[in-house]
Amino acid sequence: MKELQHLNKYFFKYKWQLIIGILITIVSKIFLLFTPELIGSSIDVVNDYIQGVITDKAVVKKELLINILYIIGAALITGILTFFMRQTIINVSRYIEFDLKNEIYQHYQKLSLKFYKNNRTGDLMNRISEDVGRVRMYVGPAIMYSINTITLFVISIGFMYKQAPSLTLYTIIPLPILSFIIYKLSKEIHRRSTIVQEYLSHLSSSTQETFSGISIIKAYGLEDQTSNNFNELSQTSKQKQLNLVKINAFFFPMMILLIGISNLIVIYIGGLQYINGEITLGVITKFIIYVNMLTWPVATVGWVTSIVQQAEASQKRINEFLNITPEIKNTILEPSKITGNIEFKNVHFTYSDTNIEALKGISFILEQGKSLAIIGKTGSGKSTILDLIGRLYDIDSGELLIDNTPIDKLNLTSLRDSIGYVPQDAFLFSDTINNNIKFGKEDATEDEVIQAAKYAQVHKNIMGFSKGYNTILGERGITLSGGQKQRVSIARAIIKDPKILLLDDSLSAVDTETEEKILKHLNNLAKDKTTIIVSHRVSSAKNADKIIVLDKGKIVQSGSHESLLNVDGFYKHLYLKQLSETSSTNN
Ligand SMILES: Nc1ncnc2c1ncn2[C@@H]1O[C@H](COP(=O)(O)OP(=O)(O)OP(=O)(O)O)[C@@H](O)[C@H]1O
Repeated sequence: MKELQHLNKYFFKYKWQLIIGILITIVSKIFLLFTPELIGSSIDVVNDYIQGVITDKAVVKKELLINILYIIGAALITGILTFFMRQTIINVSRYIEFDLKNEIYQHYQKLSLKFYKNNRTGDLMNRISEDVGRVRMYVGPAIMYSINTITLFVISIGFMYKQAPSLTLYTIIPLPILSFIIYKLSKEIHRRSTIVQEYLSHLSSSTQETFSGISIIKAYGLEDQTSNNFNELSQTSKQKQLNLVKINAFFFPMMILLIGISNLIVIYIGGLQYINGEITLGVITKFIIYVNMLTWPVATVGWVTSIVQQAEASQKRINEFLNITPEIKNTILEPSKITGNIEFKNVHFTYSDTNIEALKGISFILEQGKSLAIIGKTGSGKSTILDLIGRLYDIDSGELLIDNTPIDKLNLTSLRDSIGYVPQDAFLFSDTINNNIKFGKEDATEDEVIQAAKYAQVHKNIMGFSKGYNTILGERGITLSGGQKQRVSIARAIIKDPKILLLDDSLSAVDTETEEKILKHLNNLAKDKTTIIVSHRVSSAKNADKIIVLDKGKIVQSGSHESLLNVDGFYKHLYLKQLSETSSTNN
């Protein structure tokens, strides 16, 4: 139960609804127990008339009528109270489920990229949906049924014991056995259903992967192989499902068997006691109703135990993630004003999961409003520099200063608000183009969206779609070309009007002519912005105020386009190579 203590704060938050729910449950069970008493006394009245103890038929009729009215009244009140019992306790379980999901979601958002690299998306989804669902069963049904059982058990055993002590003891003998068997069955059901869940989750993540990569599968003609894999996995999954169904099938027969045994005991022992004149016929009737009434609550003891165990295991998995402290912490609460001076002083950075030292002593100064181009071979550390500026990772050593302040001494939200970042793989949401651009500035007007799209040279393409800016992208909509995606992504960054603009190889999929136009607009727009352009192309870099060339995490060249062309090095070779490629394509 240690893990489930995490939920105590929520129980406290909803204490009043819970207390009212518990009281309603107790009262509703008291009313429920009127019925066997009234039926028992009705039988006794009829028996007394048969035995000649009562001679007036009218008295019997009146007694029966009153009892029937009471039974109807008690049933109505029980029904109404049961409704309110569910409306309070089950509602609280839904509120807590909602709060817990939000807590996990908020926490996920604070966690670093490393966390997302180390954990599969399917696992994150499972913990926020399946596991929270199991925890809810503890918060709602488990608590409700426990109160139900305790109240019913205490009151009815009290009633029964008062009327026939020895018969009560005989009658309840099978109940703990029933409870124990149900517990064992529930545990086994849980074990098997966990296996089934694992297979289902395998099946869905592998299917999702297959369909996400369907173009590769088709291109390599791997359809048969993937269907075989799917078939194998779903066969095993089916077998596990059948195992679960088998054990489930034991549940009700087991209950019926044990209720039957209790009923037989009541009839046999009760019958003997009746013959001996120890009890009345009405008592036997009441006992049979009590036994049937108690069976389900007693069975739920086993069921609830297993639910609590499952909830404990699920909450443990949830706590594992909730206890991870975000690596990137925002220690400065008041907003920071950011103008955009960037300085790297001998910065070193190693990715802890791969141990790759991506940056080895990087130093440069980029004044506010200036532009920097970073050129270098693949894997040389270009994107890492941008990630460090956005504080997606913290540096290992050296200093990273923004406006002469160490980056971790700035308010994280202010920092990220002041950055417009266009990633290498432009990611667009399954939403309209308009909303995808507005993602950079939620309250942007239609004109601002169009202007940003014009600057990013994508307006004409968008107007070519029949629904224009309302065209839906992604799975439900159209797929944009690589270059179009990059340009929508650039428009998203432009609309934000950031102090710092980071473009990570974001023009790689557009032709050089469009690239030229975009860069011209960016140049005009970026007058007061600090801009960093990462690129493999000299054409993207040549107009920058400063260019640095990276190789294996180190700056190997730096200067302006002209100065770098005067030196025999990577930049000049790349320039000449790309120049000859352009002239050969033009010829
Ligand atoms: N998230 C990550 N976790 C672990 N290692 C990483 C991660 N991202 C990059 N690396 C490694 O760090 C090194 C630098 O990568 P980086 O992405 O900065 O290079 P790049 O110059 O931007 O490459 P490209 O031009 O191919 O985008 C590479 O060796 C890469 O494998």
